[in-house]
Amino acid sequence: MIRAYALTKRYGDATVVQDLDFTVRPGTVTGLLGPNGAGKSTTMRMLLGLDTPTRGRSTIGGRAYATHSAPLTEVGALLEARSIHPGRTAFHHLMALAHTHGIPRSRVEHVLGLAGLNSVAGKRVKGFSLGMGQRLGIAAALLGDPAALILDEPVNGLDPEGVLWIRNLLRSLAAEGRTVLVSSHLMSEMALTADHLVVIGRGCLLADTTVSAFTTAAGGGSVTVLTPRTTALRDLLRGPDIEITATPGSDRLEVRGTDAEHIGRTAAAHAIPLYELTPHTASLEQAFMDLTQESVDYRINAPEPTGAPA
Ligand SMILES: Nc1ncnc2c1ncn2[C@@H]1O[C@H](COP(=O)(O)OP(=O)(O)OP(=O)(O)O)[C@@H](O)[C@H]1O
Repeated sequence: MIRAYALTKRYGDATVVQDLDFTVRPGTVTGLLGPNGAGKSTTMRMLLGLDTPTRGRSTIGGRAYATHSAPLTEVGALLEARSIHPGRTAFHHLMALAHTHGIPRSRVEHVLGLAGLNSVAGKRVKGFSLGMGQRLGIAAALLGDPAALILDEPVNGLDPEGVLWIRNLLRSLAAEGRTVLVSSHLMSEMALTADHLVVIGRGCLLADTTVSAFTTAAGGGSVTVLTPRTTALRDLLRGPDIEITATPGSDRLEVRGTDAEHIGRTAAAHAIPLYELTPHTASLEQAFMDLTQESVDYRINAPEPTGAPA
């Protein structure tokens, strides 16, 4: 279990992580999701004792990271900025790490296999592609057979096969009962990998929810209805959670809070003709963008139309 209690980080006047409270449970993949600059890496660095929180605290397995005597066996980490000796081979890099914790050579060989690096184990790391470097970082994270994993943007640089590999790996690690926290700025990827989501924007907690609850909420789009009897249908559909917008002078209704099936059945039961019944579901990516819109640090602005005043 990983827990954050009012975790806060300030750099000068800027608060980059603010009062984050969340729990990452064993047996699940939890996605730490947010746009670029939201504070995901800073949060992970604080969980791993690499940045000192300005306020608040965090625990892994019930204790602060710094108090673990053999951290590699408690928590495996993959951070964005890695320092790997470029002249070392993948095998020697992992062996050097293994020596610090008394981990046997057989485990090094095992994680090289898990990461799909057997054929390049003897190659110097400086010749590695970004994707191979990511795989090596993941092999290092798994080296101590840890109960918890913290991975910062692990799919960065991976090809489609690599993305699928990491997705299956994370799910199988969680199925073994491990605690898995993985960051991403891609909602679509997290929707396929994670069970639970902790969404942050500008360092603040925006959502702490299951992926299925997020998906259901995202699916709560509107339904367009065209009928010559708008008033009658509107009266029949009226309800406490139902919002209906009519366009004056037209046959169009926009209905929120119920689905097309209910609208169609209600209309049929009262012999109300429908010309159109179109559900609009928000995509997960759109729901994520809507949630984080206010908190995007680096927005790409559309170019000014030509002739606009300077
Ligand atoms: N050492 C530092 N000094 C000052 N500001 C920092 C430092 N580290 C991070 N920041 C700022 O903190 C904010 C959060 O950065 P962080 O890297 O945690 O975000 P992120 O969500 O991981 O972003 P990305 O998806 O781009 O990796 C950013 O505005 C960043 O510029």
